[in-house]
Amino acid sequence: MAAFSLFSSAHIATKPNLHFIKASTSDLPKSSPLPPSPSTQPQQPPLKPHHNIREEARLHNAVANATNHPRFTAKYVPFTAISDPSSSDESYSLDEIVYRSQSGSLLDVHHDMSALKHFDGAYWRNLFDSRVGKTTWPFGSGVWSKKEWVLPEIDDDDIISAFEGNSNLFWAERYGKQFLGMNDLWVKHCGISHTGSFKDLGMTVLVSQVNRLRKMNKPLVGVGCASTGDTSAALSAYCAAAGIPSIVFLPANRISMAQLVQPIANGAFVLSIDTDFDGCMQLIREVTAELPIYLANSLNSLRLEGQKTAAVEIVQQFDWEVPDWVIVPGGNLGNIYAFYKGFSMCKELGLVDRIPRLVCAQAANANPLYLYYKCGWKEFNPVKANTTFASAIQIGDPVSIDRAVYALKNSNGIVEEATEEELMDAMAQADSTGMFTCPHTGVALTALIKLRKSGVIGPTDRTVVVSTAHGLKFTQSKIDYHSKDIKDMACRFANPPVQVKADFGSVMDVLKKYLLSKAH
Ligand SMILES: Cc1ncc(COP(=O)(O)O)c(C=O)c1O
Ligand SMILES: N[C@@H](CCOP(=O)(O)O)C(=O)O
Repeated sequence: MAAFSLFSSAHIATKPNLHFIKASTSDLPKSSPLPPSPSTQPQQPPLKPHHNIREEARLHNAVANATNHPRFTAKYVPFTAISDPSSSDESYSLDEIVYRSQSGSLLDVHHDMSALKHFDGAYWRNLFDSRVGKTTWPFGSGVWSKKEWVLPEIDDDDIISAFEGNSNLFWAERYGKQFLGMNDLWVKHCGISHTGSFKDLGMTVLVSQVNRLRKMNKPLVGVGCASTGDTSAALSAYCAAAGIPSIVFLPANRISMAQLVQPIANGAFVLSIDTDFDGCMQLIREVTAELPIYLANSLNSLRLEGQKTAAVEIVQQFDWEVPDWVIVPGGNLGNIYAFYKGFSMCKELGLVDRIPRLVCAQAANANPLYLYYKCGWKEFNPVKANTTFASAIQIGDPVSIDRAVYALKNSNGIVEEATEEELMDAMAQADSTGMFTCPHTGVALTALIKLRKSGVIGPTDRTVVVSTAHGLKFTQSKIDYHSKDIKDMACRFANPPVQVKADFGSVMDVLKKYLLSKAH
């Protein structure tokens, strides 16, 4: 990859912040992993001071398994059968290595809902609330705190977690009021995570399952993905934590430098391929069909089980109230379905009484879902994705198109698009109110701006914009914008540094001018 030789110390000045969990006596859990239960709560064994958190989990589980809690299970079913699982007798154990149904459709992880319904909504709300903010293994993770809904049968010992999830949902007070006349606008910052994007949520699940499969002696030498930068970062980090080889296919010169260095630093086998993401995706599918490499893209429905927990977190963070709108940027389109699935499970299991309306936002330069929506879902045509600052969603042939359509149709959803200028302006305006957003969040914000202008989203509607990655991964786009260095773009909100001579008078002159411009 040509860009690699351009590395300088300035490019890699920040240290990765990976806190993979290690045993420590100070980490001893202060709470039980078991919830207050409708059945009699078993006595917990006394804690021994030298246990680490995995050992504690083993002890607690031995007790839990001895009770008559119903057994929660999950299996793969064809995606075409999700509305009515009894319409198909095709299903697969999650311990099988299978990505598609016999007819070639996507798969979905289907949970035994009748077992989960053995408990009411209040039970699940209390259970999930009881696990927030703890170090108890594995429930300190926002994903694994919902383990019964994610991978109920995995042994806690097989889980590879960086205690991902539990990302902050913050009130975008000034941005909402100043730019949108809104008083109830929120940002779910999934980019505040170990590898800087929401992909950690799904990857902890997938890599944990691979860890289990390898312990079962399944023929898996490594795990591979095609990536626009974030999936590869998450895959390589979780595989490195597990000691499993990871292989990543990256479209050459189409991902940011920060994203490129992530799998390199985490020891992945990185292939920089002279094609776009869709080309890499095609190649990884062919390769994983031939070699003992497990496919880690969201075509693999395991990933979505982790990603859906962000939806559960949102209603949990609102004290189990449902927002009116949730806006998600879309590329390969697994995430929009994951959000739908998370909200739907909350409704079906009685935690909430409705689901929000979903908006999927695409870059106009990579907008196959938008075009499909605009023609009334008549005909889907993949597109050749053009270059976009929202490079992680530069995808023209999304693998989860059917999942996305299902999610949008069942949530009275909307699809919007953002031009390059719109997404960069939205990102800059959001940043000017104290955020540091990624361009994909700029795409979602643009959708919000458009829906506010048209009156579809009202001023008091409770709205959540999902910020999918950390802005620090995409600093070059901000540098270009604030340098006004983008062809055919006005960069209206650029804030370039002022060059000034190193003398008191010159500094005073520019400061006075600045202060006058700010005086009311
Ligand atoms: C930062 C970021 N935002 C949004 C997306 C879109 O998610 P999805 O591919 O699940 O639609 C991706 C990846 O595609 C991403 O990396
Ligand atoms: N943005 C993604 C694209 C691949 O999506 P996936 O969810 O199918 O892995 C990336 O970061 O690679």
